[in-house]
Amino acid sequence: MRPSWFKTSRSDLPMTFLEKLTARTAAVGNLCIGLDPRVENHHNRINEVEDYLVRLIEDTAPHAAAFKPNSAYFESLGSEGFAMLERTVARIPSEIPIVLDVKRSDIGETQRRYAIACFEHLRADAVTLNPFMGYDSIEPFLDYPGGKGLYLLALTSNSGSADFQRLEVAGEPLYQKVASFAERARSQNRPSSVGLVVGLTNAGTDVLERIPDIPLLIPGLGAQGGDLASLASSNRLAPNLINVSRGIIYPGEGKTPADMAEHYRQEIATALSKQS
Ligand SMILES: O=C(O)c1cc(=O)[nH]c(=O)n1[C@@H]1O[C@H](COP(=O)(O)O)[C@@H](O)[C@H]1O
Repeated sequence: MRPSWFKTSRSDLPMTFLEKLTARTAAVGNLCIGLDPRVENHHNRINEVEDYLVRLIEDTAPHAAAFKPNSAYFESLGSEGFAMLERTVARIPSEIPIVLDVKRSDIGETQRRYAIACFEHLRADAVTLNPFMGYDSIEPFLDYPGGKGLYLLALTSNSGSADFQRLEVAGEPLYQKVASFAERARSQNRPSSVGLVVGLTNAGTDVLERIPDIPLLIPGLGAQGGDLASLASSNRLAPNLINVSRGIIYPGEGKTPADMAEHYRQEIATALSKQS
């Protein structure tokens, strides 16, 4: 029997995000490769950035459960950067889900436009959203046809996550209220599936045990110093993604992105195999 987070879809329809992700994590593990190119590392030349990304996608794809381009690194380059993002996502093999990191938030009417940008122009299978404006603000993404994935910021990896996200609100931490959005959407059988962003730097047992079995996007491994041991103590059934950006795309001396992707993929597999 399919687990409860798994959306059913008709066999004549293309795969939903969760179906794609489930197939991919079963095949290669749980590593998400973040595409956050720094133009200054490429002689400030956009064409060099693009060539680098195309090669990187080819070389690291065998290790990638998903790719996560962060739009800031493309948008900051202006219209050429946006065009490069469109071309870059088109190079990602269709069996590997694209998680577009845009952290959008706005009134519903405006979010409908953001959703079109993400899902039509940028071919995203899933996006990151900021839930601060409430449930109605995520509804245009929830109702987008095609079985998309939405990752809501719940407990982020930065130190400022304590400012709001851990505050007790009506008897529970605010991040748990975000988790309740995921459960609400599931119970309403909305077209999109909802997951949560939980930074690895914050992913202790105390947190994971409070969050029901919802797919997680977990950034913070590598440059931010998150510790995979924190995942070992909880047994999670949903397909989780653990993201590494800088640690793979800009590896240290003598290493290639493919070496680092293989390294992190193994490290994640070892850590997850210790889950209780
Ligand atoms: O939503 C995210 O992906 C995200 C959430 C969060 O809490 N922390 C976080 O670092 N991220 C993103 O994950 C990536 C982390 O990059 P590295 O620190 O280079 O691995 C960046 O694209 C961040 O914007």
